[in-house]
Amino acid sequence: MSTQYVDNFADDIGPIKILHIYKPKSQLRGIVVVDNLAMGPAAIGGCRMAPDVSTREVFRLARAMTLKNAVNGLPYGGGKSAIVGDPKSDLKETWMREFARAIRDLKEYIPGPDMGTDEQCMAWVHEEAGRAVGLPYSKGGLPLDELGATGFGVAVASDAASEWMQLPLENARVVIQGFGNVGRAAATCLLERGVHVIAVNDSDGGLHNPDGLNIPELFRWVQTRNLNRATHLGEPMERDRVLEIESDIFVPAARPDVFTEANQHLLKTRLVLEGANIPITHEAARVLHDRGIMVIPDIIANSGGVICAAAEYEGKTEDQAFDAIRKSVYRNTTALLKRVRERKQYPHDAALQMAREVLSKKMGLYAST
Ligand SMILES: NC(=O)c1ccc[n+]([C@@H]2O[C@H](COP(=O)([O-])OP(=O)(O)OC[C@H]3O[C@@H](n4cnc5c(N)ncnc54)[C@H](O)[C@@H]3O)[C@@H](O)[C@H]2O)c1
Repeated sequence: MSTQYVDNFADDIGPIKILHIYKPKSQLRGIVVVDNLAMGPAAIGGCRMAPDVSTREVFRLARAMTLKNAVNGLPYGGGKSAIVGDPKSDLKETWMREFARAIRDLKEYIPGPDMGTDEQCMAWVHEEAGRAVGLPYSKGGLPLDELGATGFGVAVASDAASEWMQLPLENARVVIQGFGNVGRAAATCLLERGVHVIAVNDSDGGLHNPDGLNIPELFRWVQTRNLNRATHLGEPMERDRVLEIESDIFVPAARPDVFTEANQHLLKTRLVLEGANIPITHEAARVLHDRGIMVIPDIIANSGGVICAAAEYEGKTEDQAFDAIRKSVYRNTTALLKRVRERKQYPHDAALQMAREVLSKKMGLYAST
């Protein structure tokens, strides 16, 4: 019997389980990776819906969850899942429900929302599988996307980084890739700190206004219309041109591997807050650091979502969840920046080491980078 997939990824952390699901009638294709369960008996991680998602991507995202849960001291392992399909498909509910039924007995994995899925999707999953986080209020949940938990955490990371780097947030120019749950909430929370969000994009195109976009108005606009048709708010542009606009803070809040070694030279900013998971390859992040760009890695900057999900699972209140996000993201961002400065480490190496120190103790291994 071949263990090809596990062998492709196996190391001293995981993954401990990879599941592929296929339903011929609806053409559901699902992937679940449970990476590591040292922190707790079940893994919390989002369920992504995207047409091009791969097992490798899900494994990398599951690993990010292992490290994120560890660095935040959450008593949950790391896992992730995906449904291969267009989130705008009419089959979305069918796929979510079938996927949920297929993982009903995989009790060591607790799904949450991710790119292409939302609170409604989690309500369907909960009805079928009996568990999910990021549920709507009506199901007794703390709807982490509606509450903007991840974007809130991204802004908290900016507070810590701004103090450490002496980068004032007042009037700082911010560019955001992705205007979904994370991008919108990050924009809203950063606006409260006095920044100008000068450019955003989504999968269809981008919008630029050097004086700052009217984000609440843009938010209303995208409820019914395309972002880059809002010509009264800014100048429309090709989607990826947004990545080249000079800024003080860049927030990737969409896809993996947006910047690699091949295109990192396009990024002209001072601070990157990784709202998305794995948006910059480690190699590219090192080059960016050498170019003087500080990157706050995903496992620290975007942990607001999973901290909120964990709080929901434990029956805590919204205030308790946001208090936990504020404390954890601020503490970790500051600790990371201290390591980067004092130990001359690259930020991703420092974040990995911080997570591994926690994980290694739980696994009975020695910490290593
Ligand atoms: N939702 C959370 O709480 C949470 C928590 C941690 C990390 N994340 C990560 O943040 C990222 C975004 O998640 P989300 O929940 O906001 O998803 P979402 O589906 O709500 O929004 C994604 C946004 O990205 C846009 N997009 C897709 N492809 C794009 C491209 N090539 N260029 C520009 N924009 C593109 C979409 O149009 C949409 O606006 C993902 O990497 C996800 O894993 C999400």
